[in-house]
Amino acid sequence: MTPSLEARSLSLVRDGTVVLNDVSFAVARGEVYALLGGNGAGKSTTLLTFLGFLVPSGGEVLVGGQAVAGNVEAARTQIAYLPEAAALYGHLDAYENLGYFLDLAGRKVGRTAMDAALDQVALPQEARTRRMQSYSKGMRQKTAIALALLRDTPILLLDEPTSGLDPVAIDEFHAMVKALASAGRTVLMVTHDVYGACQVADRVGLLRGGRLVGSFEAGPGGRIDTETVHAAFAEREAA
Ligand SMILES: Nc1ncnc2c1ncn2[C@@H]1O[C@H](COP(=O)(O)OP(=O)(O)OP(=O)(O)O)[C@@H](O)[C@H]1O
Repeated sequence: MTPSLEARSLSLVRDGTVVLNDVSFAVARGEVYALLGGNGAGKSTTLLTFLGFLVPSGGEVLVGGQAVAGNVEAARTQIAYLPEAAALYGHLDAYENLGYFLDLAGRKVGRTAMDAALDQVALPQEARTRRMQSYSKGMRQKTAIALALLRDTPILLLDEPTSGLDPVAIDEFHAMVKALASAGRTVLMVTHDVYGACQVADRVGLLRGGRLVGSFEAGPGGRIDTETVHAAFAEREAA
């Protein structure tokens, strides 16, 4: 079957520096793939390439089997992207933010659907009509996740989605990601959290210095072995 997302020998230069070097991986429909790596490994760059914001200097990226180059809009309509720092308006409340950004995406969504998404991310009811400048980082993140859900796209790209969330919210978030994948959505998340990646992903790719240096999947126990991945990740620090 055609992968939902695919990088083929992807290389990318930013400001004269090679930040991605011959990276290849594919994510099937309904799969959760975590791209794991340390600071500066090239994780966010990879996501931006799938969105067509950065153009490969070698190789290509494909969304739904179509090369992103030359067809950026077609790729973007299939993707909801959750950036690391959610860009929402502080002077608007959660409903107003959702309404505004969904409107921009050409979607009309009523209050009931918004409440269902905000319930799903467990944003407290009392907060929903408060201006977002009074929100904690975790509450802003939850609202941004609700927005990504309401976009109702087949593919989700998540950049460090659990940073700023407390441990209970992280567990809830991982459960939600798994449920979305079971329902057929494809999830590519980037993270430097070894434990979180192993908990939520079907497969983990290890990115180091712009190269994909390892790939891990669940063993007979049904889980990716955190110790193995951690050891591979830590090698980088020693290298
Ligand atoms: N706007 C930019 N212009 C030029 N180089 C950049 C830019 N943003 C990032 N880079 C460089 O590209 C490389 C990869 O950065 P990227 O943000 O993709 O890494 P990352 O794995 O997401 O890291 P982090 O975990 O710190 O967010 C780094 O060397 C970084 O310095």
